[in-house]
Amino acid sequence: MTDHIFEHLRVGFIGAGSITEAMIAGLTRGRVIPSCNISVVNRSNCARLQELADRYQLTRHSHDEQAILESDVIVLAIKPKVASQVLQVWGPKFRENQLILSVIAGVSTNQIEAACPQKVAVVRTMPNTSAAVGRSATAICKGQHVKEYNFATAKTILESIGIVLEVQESQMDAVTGLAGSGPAYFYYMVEAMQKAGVYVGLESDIARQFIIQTCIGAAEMLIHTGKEPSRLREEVTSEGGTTFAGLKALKKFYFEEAICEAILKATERSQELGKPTSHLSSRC
Ligand SMILES: NC(=O)C1=CN([C@@H]2O[C@H](COP(=O)(O)OP(=O)(O)OC[C@H]3O[C@@H](n4cnc5c(N)ncnc54)[C@H](O)[C@@H]3O)[C@@H](O)[C@H]2O)C=CC1
Ligand SMILES: O=C(O)[C@@H]1CCC=N1
Repeated sequence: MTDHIFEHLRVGFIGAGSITEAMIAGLTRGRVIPSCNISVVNRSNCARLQELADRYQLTRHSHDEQAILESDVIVLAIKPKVASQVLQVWGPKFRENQLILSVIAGVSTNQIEAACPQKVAVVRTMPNTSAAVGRSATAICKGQHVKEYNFATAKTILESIGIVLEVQESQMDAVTGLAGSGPAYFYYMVEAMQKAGVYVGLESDIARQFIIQTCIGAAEMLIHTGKEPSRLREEVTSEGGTTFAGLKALKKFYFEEAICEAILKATERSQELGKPTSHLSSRC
């Protein structure tokens, strides 16, 4: 068995939700960080911490604040609405030699730095839940105190759960709307296709298998042929044929506009979440 990429690096997660689990699954599966060097805390749910500890063989004292503070990398994985409150508590305890990796939607590196009296290295990132299977599309950008080696560490950690692209911090909300939320759009599409498959006469599980393989095939075609999606679409579409009829229906129901609006609204919501006043909003 090969060694881990980071045999001694300790990683602490603040927040024990969906994205934390996806990242831990990816990190442990990819043999990046030994399970025994990962710790997690959340607000109050001990059962959830135990569940993660059991599932990923985490042996550090998960409920222990000290385990987080001793970590080399601290991942901020809480909801934007509690970010300022959590940072008020933890920010003063972070040390200059720690790397703070934030996955919080909308919250800027400046906002995080402002809550930390020490000049901590803050890397802001936006992964997605496909991290669990090593397929995240992750954006990354750096705060003002990030040194080259901090950034390299952050990138190596994140590359183990998918691809990593550096963007301007001003583009982070756009990536959040597009790729952070992106898996949900595809799942929604699959849900709709599965219902439609049943409607046209297939068993649900058979429809599901066809849909999943169709998704994988289409993604692989995009990767391996290098062709534009429009060209690949045209290759499926015979004039007057079945695809032509299907696409005509999608156009009639404003498919392109719906997708565009979804990404725009998600991007705007990410921008909103970064504003302190939004945390009073009941929609958070
Ligand atoms: N779920 C996703 O697909 C993605 C989420 N994100 C971001 O990651 C962050 C977390 O999202 P999820 O994991 O989906 O949320 P979640 O709701 O599943 O988990 C949030 C966790 O934070 C914990 N928490 C709340 N207050 C706390 C406190 N005071 N101290 C410690 N822990 C506390 C909760 O107990 C819970 O375990 C959000 O900012 C979100 O924008 C980023 C990329 C993708
Ligand atoms: O829905 C959310 O707010 C988070 C950010 C990206 C994906 N999920």
